[in-house]
Amino acid sequence: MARNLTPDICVIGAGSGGLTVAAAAASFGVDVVLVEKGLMGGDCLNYGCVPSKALIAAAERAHAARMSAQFGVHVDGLRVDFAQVHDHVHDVIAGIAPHDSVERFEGLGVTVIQAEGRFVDPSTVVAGDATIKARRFVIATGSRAAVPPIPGLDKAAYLTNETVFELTRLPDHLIIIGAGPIGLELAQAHRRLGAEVTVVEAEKALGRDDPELAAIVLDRVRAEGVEILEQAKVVRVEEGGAGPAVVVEASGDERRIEGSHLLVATGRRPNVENLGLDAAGIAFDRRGITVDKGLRTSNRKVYAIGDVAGGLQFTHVAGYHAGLVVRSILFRLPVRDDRDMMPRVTFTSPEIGGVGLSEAQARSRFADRVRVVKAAYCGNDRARAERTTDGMVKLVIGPRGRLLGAEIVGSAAGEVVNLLSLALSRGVKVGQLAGFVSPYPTLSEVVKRAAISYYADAPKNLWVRRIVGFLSKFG
Ligand SMILES: Cc1cc2nc3c(=O)[nH]c(=O)nc-3n(C[C@H](O)[C@H](O)[C@H](O)COP(=O)(O)OP(=O)(O)OC[C@H]3O[C@@H](n4cnc5c(N)ncnc54)[C@H](O)[C@@H]3O)c2cc1C
Ligand SMILES: NC(=O)c1ccc[n+]([C@@H]2O[C@H](COP(=O)([O-])OP(=O)(O)OC[C@H]3O[C@@H](n4cnc5c(N)ncnc54)[C@H](O)[C@@H]3O)[C@@H](O)[C@H]2O)c1
Repeated sequence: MARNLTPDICVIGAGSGGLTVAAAAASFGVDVVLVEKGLMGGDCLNYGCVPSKALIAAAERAHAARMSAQFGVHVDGLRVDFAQVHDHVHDVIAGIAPHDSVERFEGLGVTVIQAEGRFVDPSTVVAGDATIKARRFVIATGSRAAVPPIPGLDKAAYLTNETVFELTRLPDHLIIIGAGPIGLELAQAHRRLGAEVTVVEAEKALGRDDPELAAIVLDRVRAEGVEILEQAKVVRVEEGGAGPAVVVEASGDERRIEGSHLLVATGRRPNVENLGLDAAGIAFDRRGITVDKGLRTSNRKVYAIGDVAGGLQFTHVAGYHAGLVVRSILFRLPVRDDRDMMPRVTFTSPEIGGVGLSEAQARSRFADRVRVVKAAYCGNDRARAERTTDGMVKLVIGPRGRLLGAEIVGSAAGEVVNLLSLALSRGVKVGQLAGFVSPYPTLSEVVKRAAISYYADAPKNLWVRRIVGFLSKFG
């Protein structure tokens, strides 16, 4: 039976962003309709963060077992049962799924419609048998794997993030196109679980990260046996003996690589199709829906958040956006999407991440008023005890000692970024990072060590020496 709904808020997409808007608004007693055409939880739960981190966790166990002899602990007869690894990954998803489920959201008072949503005019969305006229709309439709127009790829049986976690047999030889976060996280995980892995990257692997820090990850991943080809063009994809083969051109040479499986990890495309954006007067381009600083689209009734909004593509960004639009819609507060404050982590081993301005960005804004201080993991006692000494933190310090950004690579870098993210968001100065008490021995001490090095020249400073000398006269 056709339904006419008139909620305060209609959210399209029940992924990280949409679910957060719906739950937060419903908790204030606001009437919310949530429209989802696929699985509740979106990419992060079903095809992204959760399965990838669960796979990485399994791979880490295998790696730790192989490396344990250096601690005097011998693990003989290591065996990976990939079908069980698959089950572990899906068990983790299943454990989280109730939190994102239709039942939970209906329990919160949200009307959930399981159908594709589409605008038919600037203030009406149609989804299944429902016609929804809401006071405000939030588009949170996410993104999907971008598949490049490589000759032969359309005829090959390739995997994307939506299908790779379905494998129940370990690939003999996994070829991955693209060495961004998805490509490298999955390359290392599959290698550690026993697959041969080749990554083909058109430009620079981990090209968005600080090159000095990215090199530490790439050296490790290569040392573990992943072949990474950079500045390499995939000319075509063909049938191979046991699966797809890619023909690659690098440094003027052509090479044919035969694999058992092929994974495409060449970036994301925003889900803007079939949404009726033109009918709603909502501007968009190939990067996503055009939004202002307050995440409003060209139709003032409609907001866009998360991956579809054309900016950083992380679950925490979608959640942050959700918080902003809830404040804007419910409390009419002015909000501003501050992209400079967003942390990022890639969960390779070692992990690599950062927050705020990179050294290059800071120098372009503040020229020579920027100082960069570093500390290496090899100077950290905990890293030595754990034998995880590959790593480094870089603090980017601006005028008057203000922290502008930080980059980190190393064991548990993703955890250490929390401290740096809090420091940056609270306007902490380098003196405060040097002065807080950090429990010993922890990896986070590396941040304090870098901050202290900002003052490395203080003991040589003539005035400091004179003051110390003067004070010593008082007994
Ligand atoms: C392999 C992989 C690993 C990742 N790892 C991390 C990580 O470790 N950390 C991190 O922060 N981020 C990670 N990400 C990124 C993260 O998954 C995304 O940034 C996040 O899911 C974006 O949330 P979203 O709400 O914008 O979109 P999504 O979570 O994709 O949700 C969008 C939802 O909208 C639905 N939808 C689309 N169109 C319509 C329509 N017309 N009508 C109704 N419903 C519709 C979709 O079915 C989907 O459920 C990873 C991504 C991938 C692919
Ligand atoms: N840990 C995390 O937070 C995490 C993990 C995975 C993904 N993500 C999110 O998902 C987004 C997408 O990840 P991604 O790795 O797919 O995208 P990406 O855009 O970061 O990297 C894609 C890589 O593929 C390369 N490439 C593009 N076309 C190519 C071609 N034809 N041949 C060879 N190489 C090609 C690009 O040069 C680039 O290096 C990330 O930007 C990130 O926001 C986050």
